Amino acid sequence: MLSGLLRRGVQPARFTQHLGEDLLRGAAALHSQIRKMDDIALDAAKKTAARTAVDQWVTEDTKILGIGSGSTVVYAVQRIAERVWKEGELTDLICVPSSYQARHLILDYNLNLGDLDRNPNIDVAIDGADEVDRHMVLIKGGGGCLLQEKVVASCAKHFIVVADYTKNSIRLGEQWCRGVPIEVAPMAYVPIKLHIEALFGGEASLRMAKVKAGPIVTDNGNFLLDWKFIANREYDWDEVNRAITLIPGVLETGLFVNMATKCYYGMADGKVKVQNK
Ligand SMILES: O=C(CO)[C@H](O)[C@H](O)COP(=O)(O)O
Repeated sequence: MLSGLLRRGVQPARFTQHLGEDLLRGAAALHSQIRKMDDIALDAAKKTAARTAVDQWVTEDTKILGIGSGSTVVYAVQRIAERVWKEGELTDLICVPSSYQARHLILDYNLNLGDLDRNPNIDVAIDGADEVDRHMVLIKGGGGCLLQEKVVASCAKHFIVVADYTKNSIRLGEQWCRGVPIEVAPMAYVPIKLHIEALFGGEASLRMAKVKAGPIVTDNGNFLLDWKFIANREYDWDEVNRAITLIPGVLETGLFVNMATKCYYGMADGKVKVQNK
């Protein structure tokens, strides 16, 4: 490249500029290549975790299955569909969705769609998470579906979490930096924001839509606050969850405390790590 530029008679100042531009382009290409490789590894990890959890938890005794939301759950639904349509198993299984996304997945894969009116007693619910700490406290709601996800999980005898290896932390906030999602009544978001900040510090901000003007509106017609708590502060998440839930206008928090039965993590080496309570 250097000799090419010299041959073309490029002046030294221009030459340095070309060199800088080339280096920047090279670094950007390398960065995007590394990101693509990371995404492939993460997808493989999600898939392994989801398929393993389905095979261990969804049996012929499972009559009602809760279906969570997010990208990892897609692999769980694919595995269930494979067992129903290729392996001729689980033909009577009823799937209860936790969001529009989950409902569409169930319909797309031609599985039996249920609801909590007819199927309030769920045998097993499978869902993803944004972060899981050492006590199996979860942050959920990165995809904005926390309210229905929590209701479905609360109706399940066993709540199984599926995730890739980046979701596993000692303390919340180590990996997931977008805060705790909180679903709120639209007219109350400012007082709720101020209330949470006064109680527990940090900053709560209204989640804005990317391809729509204004805030995100959830499946239930509400707004979302993302509360960035103070990193490295030792919070009692059960207490925090209860206190925030009591603020008028709060519908639900993305803190899932004492709910998960087991977490399955797909690891970078292709293995699956299981976390127990
Ligand atoms: O809570 C959720 C959506 O509200 C998802 O389960 C969570 O965001 C994890 O998603 P993914 O599997 O895509 O990482």
